[in-house]
Amino acid sequence: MTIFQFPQDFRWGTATASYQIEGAAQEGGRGVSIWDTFARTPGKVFNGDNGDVACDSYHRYEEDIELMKKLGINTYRFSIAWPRIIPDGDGEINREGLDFYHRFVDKLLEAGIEPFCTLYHWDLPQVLEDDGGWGNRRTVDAFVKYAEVIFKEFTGKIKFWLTFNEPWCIAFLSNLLGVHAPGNKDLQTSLNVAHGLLVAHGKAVQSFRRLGITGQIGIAPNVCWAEPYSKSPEDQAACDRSIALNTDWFLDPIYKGTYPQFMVDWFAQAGATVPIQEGDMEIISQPIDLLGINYYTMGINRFNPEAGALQSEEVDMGLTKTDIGWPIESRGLYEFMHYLQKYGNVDVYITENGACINDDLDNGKINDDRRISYYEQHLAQIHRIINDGINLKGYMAWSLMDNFEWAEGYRMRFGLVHVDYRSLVRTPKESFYWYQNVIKNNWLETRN
Ligand SMILES: N=NNCCOCCOc1ccc(-c2cn(C[C@@H]3NC[C@@H](O)[C@H]3O)nn2)cc1
Repeated sequence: MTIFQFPQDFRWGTATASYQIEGAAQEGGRGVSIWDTFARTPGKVFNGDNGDVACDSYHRYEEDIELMKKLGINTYRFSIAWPRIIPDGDGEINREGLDFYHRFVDKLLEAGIEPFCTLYHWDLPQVLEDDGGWGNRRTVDAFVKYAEVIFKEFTGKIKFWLTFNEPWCIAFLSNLLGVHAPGNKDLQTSLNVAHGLLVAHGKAVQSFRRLGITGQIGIAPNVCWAEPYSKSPEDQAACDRSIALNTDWFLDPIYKGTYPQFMVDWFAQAGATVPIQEGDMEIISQPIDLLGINYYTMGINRFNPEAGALQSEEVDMGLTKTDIGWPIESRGLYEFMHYLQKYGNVDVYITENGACINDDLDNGKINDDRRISYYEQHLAQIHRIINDGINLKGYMAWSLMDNFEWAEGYRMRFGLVHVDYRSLVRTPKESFYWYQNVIKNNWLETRN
């Protein structure tokens, strides 16, 4: 057994996202998002699940905050649904939507919980997607308008801001692989989307500074750490491409003002280019205050000319996997955090980390021991990272509760709290109580 003591000011939290938990999809003046459309497209989401009800947190947020208080977290990451604020994307502001989030944020603050707000967690107003989505500068301008409304409304209440969640998912999972909304499968479209969201990010940061909003702002890339299957240059290059598309493709423009040239050249071979306009890179590279990092797993990659746009495939090395099929390998987080140091010792929060373990109720309890073991391993790496002097300031478990896991629907469960989707009854799992103890002690005690 080892005791890992965390810094006194370390932030402990959980994370969720609007479309995944709120429900009330046709209430409160909310407009249609691309996920409402995608979920209703046959074959896109397991079992035809959608976010119409989800966890009904739109109506049950006070109950959720009581669970957060019981858990003992001091930070809660959530996202605001753009379609609740400006239902048609860039038209009229919906006061009812703003009032909902004011009630929610006020309750969080009353509970002594710091709101950590994501402006965009994938629920783009459908009207904007119909007009070209992130590849159209109209959407970029609409995002800035939406962000400025939120900044002005919540300045002083919300002090931690993220512009975008997982830009790789927004651009490539959703527009090259077609797995998430809107489901495009086109490399040029995905590069247009990636560039559009980066320009939107930079413009929103400029607005944040110009409006004098108190607090810190950043972005939350998801990590795809990978190691080469062999020492061959081809496997190493395939590995580098995989890592770069999740990280460097977004963080080089933000921190260096340029795209990684080796990747620009790689895509040029496929006839795809980045639609950079005059001034874009200066806008994108506005200084930011923090990074959110979402980590779940890592891969062992090798070159395969048949393996998609990157010609890089993940090899199944027989590791223990979670129930969504992701290998459990916490050392990738340690390796990635050191990789990240090339951008400087920036303030970092782990804004998502968790395990899909589909244990169900057993005599009123959920003995999700595999989830506890996952968290134990990853928190031990977090301690290692902090011990190396890296500015890792906080940790948010994904997720507070089971919720709509995108194309997997409700079958995949990441929550510390079980949700019965018929009754909407919330039941803390054994991992909830384990995490509660870690937070209370501010230390991790490994069990073996
Ligand atoms: N058809 N071709 N398929 C090729 C390969 O696709 C396979 C599917 O790939 C992926 C890759 C990554 C993810 C993913 C999900 N989360 C969890 C969420 N993070 C934000 C929050 O909302 C959580 O719910 N993080 N990453 C899903 C699917």
